[in-house]
Amino acid sequence: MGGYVVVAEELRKSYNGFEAVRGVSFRVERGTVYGLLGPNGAGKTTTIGMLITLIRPSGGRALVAGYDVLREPQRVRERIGVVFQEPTVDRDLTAWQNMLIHGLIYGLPRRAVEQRIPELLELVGLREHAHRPLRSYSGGMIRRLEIARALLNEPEVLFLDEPTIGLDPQARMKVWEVIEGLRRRGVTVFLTTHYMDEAEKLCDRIAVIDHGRIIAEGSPEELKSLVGGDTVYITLEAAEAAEKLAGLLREKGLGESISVSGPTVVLMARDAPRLVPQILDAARAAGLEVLEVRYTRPSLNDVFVKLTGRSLRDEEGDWRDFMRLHIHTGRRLGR
Ligand SMILES: Nc1ncnc2c1ncn2[C@@H]1O[C@H](COP(=O)(O)OP(=O)(O)OP(=O)(O)O)[C@@H](O)[C@H]1O
Repeated sequence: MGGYVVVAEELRKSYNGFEAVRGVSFRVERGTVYGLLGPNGAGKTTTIGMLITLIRPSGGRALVAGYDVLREPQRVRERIGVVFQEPTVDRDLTAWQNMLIHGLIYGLPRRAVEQRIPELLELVGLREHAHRPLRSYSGGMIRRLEIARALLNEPEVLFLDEPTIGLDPQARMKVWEVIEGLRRRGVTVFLTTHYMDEAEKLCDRIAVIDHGRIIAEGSPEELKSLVGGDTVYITLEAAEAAEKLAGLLREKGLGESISVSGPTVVLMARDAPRLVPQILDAARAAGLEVLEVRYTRPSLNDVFVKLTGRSLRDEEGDWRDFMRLHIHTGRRLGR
């Protein structure tokens, strides 16, 4: 399987006739961060559940760390780390104790676990809180502890199901920093998310999933180029100069849908960073002074809208996350 740590081929899952996952295929290269991006209910948790051997696929196959999830689940489990959506820590114990117990349950030698704990807590920025009971931890600290804990067995791939769900913006950023640190160290990460900014910031490649199907796959840049490109705004001294530049660009075939709005030329570009210098050269050669150049790149939400006609941003979903998380963890609302 070469450099691929996860290979899914036509994976399927039906729950009593309802097809939650309808034949998804993807490959995750070693040392990369791979994201499954989609709205609530798209089938992300079910897909990750099949990869980590907790959900039995109804069809297709998956290899994780070189082992078939159906035929050799134990070997898969030994080679992966997992962080679930809902915390699975013991809040009466300290971070250190939670790590130690997890390592021992995993069958790792006590000495090796004790050696690794400080380094892993350092990695997630919790070393100085090692001996505090988790009761005093924030949600973000617990999530980071769970990431450290999932790394104890030096997994070939770390699975994170919605790693920042329910966290406040600052706590999310800290989790992002941890994931970026893992990527720099060459740890392979597979994550699910319904946050576009998260997928865009963290992932080398993204599979966009909707209604149990992958509707697009690629690097964030490749996905955004599906939308048709960037919008470039070039502002000159006056409308007359803008008209002149627009004519010139049309002649030279630089950009598409070229129009003029006051002193500004507006055009579409497949790849603005490459086109802009050519536009500036053309303007300079014609003796036109450019005062300002701006461009906007499409977002992953634009990609989702283009592919499905719906927006990925859905406030109701966020409210549902909040409710679900608090109900699951037994925490009181408002805390
Ligand atoms: N055990 C189950 N029995 C029946 N239906 C299920 C079960 N688990 C999930 N589903 C349904 O399968 C679909 C996909 O669920 P899944 O949890 O995989 O989605 P998701 O993309 O992870 O969304 P979320 O982040 O909200 O969990 C949903 O429609 C869900 O209601």
